Amino acid sequence: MKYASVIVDVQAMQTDRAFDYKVPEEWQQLVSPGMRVIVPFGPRKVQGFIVELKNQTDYEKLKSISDLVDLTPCLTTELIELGQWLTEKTLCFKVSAFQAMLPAAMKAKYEKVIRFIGDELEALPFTIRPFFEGKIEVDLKDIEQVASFREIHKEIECGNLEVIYKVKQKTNKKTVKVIKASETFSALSEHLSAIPANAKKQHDIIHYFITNRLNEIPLQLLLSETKASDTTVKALISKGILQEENREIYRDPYENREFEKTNPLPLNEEQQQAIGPIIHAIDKKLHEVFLMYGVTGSGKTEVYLQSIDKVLKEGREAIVLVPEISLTPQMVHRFKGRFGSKVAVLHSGLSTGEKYDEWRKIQRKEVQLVVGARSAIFAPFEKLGMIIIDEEHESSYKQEENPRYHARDVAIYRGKQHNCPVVLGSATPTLESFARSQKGVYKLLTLKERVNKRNMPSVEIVDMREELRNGNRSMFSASLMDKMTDRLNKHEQTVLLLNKRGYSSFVMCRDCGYVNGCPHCDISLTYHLRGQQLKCHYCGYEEPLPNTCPECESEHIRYFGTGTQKVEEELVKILPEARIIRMDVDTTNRKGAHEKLLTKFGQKQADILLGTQMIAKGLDFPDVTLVGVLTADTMLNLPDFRASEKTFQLLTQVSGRAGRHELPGEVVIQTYTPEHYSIQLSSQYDYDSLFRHEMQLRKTHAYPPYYFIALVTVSHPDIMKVVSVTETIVQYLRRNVANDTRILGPVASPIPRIKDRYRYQCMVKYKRDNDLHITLRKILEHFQQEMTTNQLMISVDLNPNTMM
Ligand SMILES: Nc1ncnc2c1ncn2[C@@H]1O[C@H](COP(=O)(O)OP(=O)(O)OP(=O)(O)O)[C@@H](O)[C@H]1O
Ligand SMILES: [Zn+2]
Ligand SMILES: [Zn+2]
Repeated sequence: MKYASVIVDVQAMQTDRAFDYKVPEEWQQLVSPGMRVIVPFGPRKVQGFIVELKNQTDYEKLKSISDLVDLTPCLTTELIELGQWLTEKTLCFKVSAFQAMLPAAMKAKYEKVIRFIGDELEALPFTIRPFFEGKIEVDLKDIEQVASFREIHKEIECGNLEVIYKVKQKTNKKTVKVIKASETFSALSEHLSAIPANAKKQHDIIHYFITNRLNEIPLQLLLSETKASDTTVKALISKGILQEENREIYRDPYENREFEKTNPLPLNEEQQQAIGPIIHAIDKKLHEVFLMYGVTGSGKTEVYLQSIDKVLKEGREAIVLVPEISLTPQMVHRFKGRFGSKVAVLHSGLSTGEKYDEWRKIQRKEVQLVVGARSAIFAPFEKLGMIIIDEEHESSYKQEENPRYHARDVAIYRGKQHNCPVVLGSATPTLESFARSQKGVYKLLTLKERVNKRNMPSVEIVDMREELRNGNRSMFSASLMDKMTDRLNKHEQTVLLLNKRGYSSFVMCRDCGYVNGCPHCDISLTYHLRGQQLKCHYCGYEEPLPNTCPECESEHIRYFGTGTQKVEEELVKILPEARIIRMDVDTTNRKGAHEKLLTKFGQKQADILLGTQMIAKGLDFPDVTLVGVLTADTMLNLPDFRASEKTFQLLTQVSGRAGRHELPGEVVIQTYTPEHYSIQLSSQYDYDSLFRHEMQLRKTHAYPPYYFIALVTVSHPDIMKVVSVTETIVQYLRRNVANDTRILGPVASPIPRIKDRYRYQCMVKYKRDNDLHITLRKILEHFQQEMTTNQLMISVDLNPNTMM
């Protein structure tokens, strides 16, 4: 293995390929694909990933690798291949694909530390051993002075040492002090006689070690068990009888948390029908994609749990993806409760260090199951037995920056590699997935009824225009008011959803109609009650709320739109006795706040849970019997061909929070467009009709799932430049795509300017176009120069989630 092919960390078209380097003699036995290295690149040194080792190269005069970053590979061979695939599918740079698979801590600045994890210090070679006397961690730099890489590597291979990345920044490793006996128990007994009789506590401690056959014990525990003091222990350490060590412990975000052990529930008829084919696929090691279409509260999670159990018993591993906002403590409990310490949890609520620790548990195969948000799909398991994507319709499974991948596609790719089933679960599947199940590409598993045949809550649609005509100017309809009051009296709970997506709270002058817009983006500023600020959500620009209209100096400047704070204020006025919990970005931005609020609600310390989208999913509280949706239609006005589908999904999901246990539930949906089919059909839980109706529209307008879409967005500070580049792209596309591929545009983007950059776009709709990826790549290559030097930005999103 004389040469290594390396993907370097330089994000540019010209460098988006492997470069060959010589592997210095002393490292030839150490290197393997998936390790990161430092290599000379032009005048600089850069980091890179080894993707291949080989004995021959086509190049002469190669430079050598200058340093090894990893001593164990951070990417498996499967993940290296996955990276190549991602590059093709999303048109990203290879190095971005690899980086997306690693926890943030490994991208940050870190120091390498070597830790002793073996049993006997004597097992270490004499060059290395002295470093670890009285210490368990040593800077790699120090050891490197005396020991060769090969020596260190050998110890890593046989499990005596390991490499740890210590992130510089605040994330230091957490340690505890442990006390170890330096000698055998018989030697300890001999010491006893040598210790003066009046040093009673010293005797007690040694006895404690001998009678409990202890090798080591955390200091705090030893002190509390023997009622001895710190100084007594120190005395024994100074005599060499005991030793003290700092031992790293994982920063376990769920430590000190009791997870009540749960046992599998006997499955009902429908659940048994659903789990059968999944178990079959696990048994037979078949790659199949299942769409588990089960109404809210139908017990999908129990089916996941029992399938996972099967996988783990076979000695294989599983990944469960859950949308970020429904990765609630409740959800985590359900997995930890069933599988305990076999579970790693990955989500954005964890610190960089915590995420890294969880990832390491996966890498070292200390866990067999990961429950996490989107990027957990890259968990470096090597014996995958199943992948589950819960709430598969959630748009957060698509990453909105490079690489613009969809976790569902990655899951299916990995499922194929590992010959294992992929289960997509939802009460409101995406049209794409449901259409695939109709064609037999995915196997459909259906759970039509709630567990124990509980009824779906009844839904009332309230026309808010009618309310206004009847003189009700409040944001609550008469019916919702009545029902909330009724729940208060009965000590039952209410969930209120304020649908914020597509809705902004802006400030407008009533006299001249002036709306405060962002000076850098073509979008109105959003009003923030706290601090009386106007803010731009795209670039962060802020200004104080004006007292008079900047245009006509009128004082009739008013705030429009409804924020959660405003709703809360009004609730306090009309239902003064109600205890309210508000959940939105403002009340949940502190770590753990989300969980605290939900726990409080779960313990019935509040009557009403008021919140944005984040309360729509995954919650399972027995006393919630009323769900109110304040404004159902805000999303319908977005320039998004999925608007109706998304509205249906949201309404169905939030309705599903009511009446999940003994008490029956009710839902009130307030809207200005009561006749809209997605609102009507969601009130009847009629997914099948929505599917038919929406498919017809998609067919007529040539949208997914009938057509694939690619969106090309061009931006630049000069509008003429933007228009001409987009025009060139459109021309080029028209000449090079398949006959039935349609090109729309150029047009200005729905938000025509962000951060002082003008934005134009064109949309490609295609059925089958084998060369389209190549064509798009050529376009990017053509403009590469200008993108590096002339502020031009071109982004290509294959299968975009939003059209903005
Ligand atoms: N076989 C069963 N017997 C008794 N109770 C069950 C059974 N299966 C599930 N449950 C219980 O029914 C409730 C609803 O189940 P679960 O949360 O799994 O549904 P779900 O389909 O995942 O719901 P959602 O999509 O709304 O999140 C839970 O409290 C769960 O413990
Ligand atoms: Zn004005
Ligand atoms: Zn702005």
